[in-house]
Amino acid sequence: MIFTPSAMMLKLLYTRGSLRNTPEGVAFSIKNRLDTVRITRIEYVELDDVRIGTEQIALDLGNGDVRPASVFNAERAGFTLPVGQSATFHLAAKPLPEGLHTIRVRFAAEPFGELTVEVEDAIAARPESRTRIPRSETDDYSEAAIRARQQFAEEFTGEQFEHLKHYSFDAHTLQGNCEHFTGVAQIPVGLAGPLHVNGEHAQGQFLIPLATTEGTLVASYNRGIQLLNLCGGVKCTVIGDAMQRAPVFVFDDARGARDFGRWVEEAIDQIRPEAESTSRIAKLQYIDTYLAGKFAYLRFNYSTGDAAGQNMVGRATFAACSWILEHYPGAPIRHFYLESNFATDKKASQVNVMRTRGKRVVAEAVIKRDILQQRMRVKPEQLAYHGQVSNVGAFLSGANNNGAHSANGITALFIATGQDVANVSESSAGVLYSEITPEGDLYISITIPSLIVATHGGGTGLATQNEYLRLLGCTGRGTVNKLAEIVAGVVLAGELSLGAAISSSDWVSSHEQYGRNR
Ligand SMILES: CC(C)(COP(=O)([O-])OP(=O)([O-])OC[C@H]1O[C@@H](n2cnc3c(N)ncnc32)[C@H](O)[C@@H]1OP(=O)([O-])[O-])[C@@H](O)C(=O)NCCC(=O)NCCSC(=O)C[C@@](C)(O)CC(=O)[O-]
Ligand SMILES: NC(=O)C1=CN([C@@H]2O[C@H](COP(=O)(O)OP(=O)(O)OC[C@H]3O[C@@H](n4cnc5c(N)ncnc54)[C@H](OP(=O)(O)O)[C@@H]3O)[C@@H](O)[C@H]2O)C=CC1
Repeated sequence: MIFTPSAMMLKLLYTRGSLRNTPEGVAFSIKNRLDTVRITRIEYVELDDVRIGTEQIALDLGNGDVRPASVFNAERAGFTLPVGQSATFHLAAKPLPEGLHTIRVRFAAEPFGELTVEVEDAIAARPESRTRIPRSETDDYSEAAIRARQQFAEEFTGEQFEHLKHYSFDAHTLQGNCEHFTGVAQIPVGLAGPLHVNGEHAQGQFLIPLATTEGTLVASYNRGIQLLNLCGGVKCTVIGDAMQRAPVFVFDDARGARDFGRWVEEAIDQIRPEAESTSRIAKLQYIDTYLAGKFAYLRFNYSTGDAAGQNMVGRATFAACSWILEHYPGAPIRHFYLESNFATDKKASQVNVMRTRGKRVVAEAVIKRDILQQRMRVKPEQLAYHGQVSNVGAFLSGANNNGAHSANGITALFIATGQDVANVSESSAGVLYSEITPEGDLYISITIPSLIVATHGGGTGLATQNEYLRLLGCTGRGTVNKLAEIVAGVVLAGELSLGAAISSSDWVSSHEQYGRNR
């Protein structure tokens, strides 16, 4: 199924600030910011309601491919404009005076049919020459482009750089991951484990790669892992899975927003195929509606296969909203934004904790009394009591986690395995619980309600990152829940180790031994 971009969305094609006078007339640029299209015909351009015919229009598609629109139409061959590619319209027209102008472009595109882009842009005095990082239009990942940026950085700062230039992979593999690539930051990786995981997806022993510069961290996780192993391993379970994008629709009043929310609920079976038409993998599960004032916030929830899914759900929700904007029969929609800060991506939030974002995963273990005392120098009662006192601290401080440091293990694993590290913001939320069993042992669990992990897409295919995923046995289809379970197990190991160090008062001394660079 194909979505038709609304007039509001078509404006995104126009490159603001691109309107300019040229020696031959007037020029402006478009850039495909929507979806790959095939442009089959240019009908006309209007500048301030003055129509410019196809014989006065030339299209510059880059790389010296310039075609008069009349020839282009006669050839009927069309051209494909992939996402991210620009085209410049050159018009044989009188130069425009400084100030605001209206531009209307009418063209035909497959698979949409006839479309009109209507925008306003200004002819402005050209900005002064400015410092510009070198960029190659033809191949920005070539050796020459990278060297030019390294040299630029050295000249700009007056410093010489040695290590950031050394890497072992083809820089072209970074396309889709990093613009203006200039070099690498080498993060040391320490191994912990092997961790014994009793998951539904991860079963057996796993070596844990921890990318960190915090001394003591690997030692601490390693210690916690040994403790878990001595007690039979860690039981891990994925109990929820959803990735969100949360658009907002603005109405004239609260009733408009309320009625829209009801309509969305009824129209879900029509909205779903629109969203899912954009991906082989993304599946729209449900839409939550939250109302406030004249605003209707929709929280679209998807399953996204082995990918974290932020790009997938953005694209899918964009298509769904495009359909909604065209088909909603009720009160006029005054504004629409694809994201309303309700997703909530890369931010700690209560809605993530309550409604799940990414994977909701639990790690549990029963730690034997004598093993805890021998290995960690604390009794179960001491750890459980310390947990209660910490709960009050977490409550008072408003933290998103009543445990000690799940962000440490999560960040170190994220860096090693190519996850988007900014997602530690929501992935760091945690609910730690412990109790003494009738046998006098310690039952302990951690729930991570918004763990954003992937084994496909994002940075997971990059050279070292993919090797660390292979170390964990987490490459290939259907491996993302396995990774989620391993991460949860590692987090629980860290809670036990640091919790014990704080309870037994050897936390500071351990950092003095392992973690200082005075
Ligand atoms: C992608 C652009 C910049 C295109 O922007 P554009 O205006 O379509 O592109 P342009 O070709 O006209 O270039 C404009 C300028 O962009 C820069 N630029 C352009 N291309 C390059 C490049 N290859 N390498 C380096 N710089 C580049 C460069 O400064 C350039 O100026 P110039 O130097 O040419 O005079 C724009 O569309 C954009 O900024 N989009 C927003 C993307 C973004 O911020 N994503 C953040 C990730 S989303 C997220 O993580 C969190 C979120 C959103 O989920 C949180 C939430 O839920 O709220
Ligand atoms: N756009 C945004 O707002 C944000 C983007 N990000 C970035 O988004 C990236 C993550 O986006 P994400 O959508 O996960 O990844 P990608 O954008 O890398 O897309 C992954 C694609 O891989 C394809 N695919 C093939 N096999 C599988 C499989 N087994 N499971 C899942 N997908 C598969 C799917 O294609 P198809 O859909 O065509 O079937 C899917 O869309 C990260 O790099 C992150 O930094 C982060 C935050 C916000």
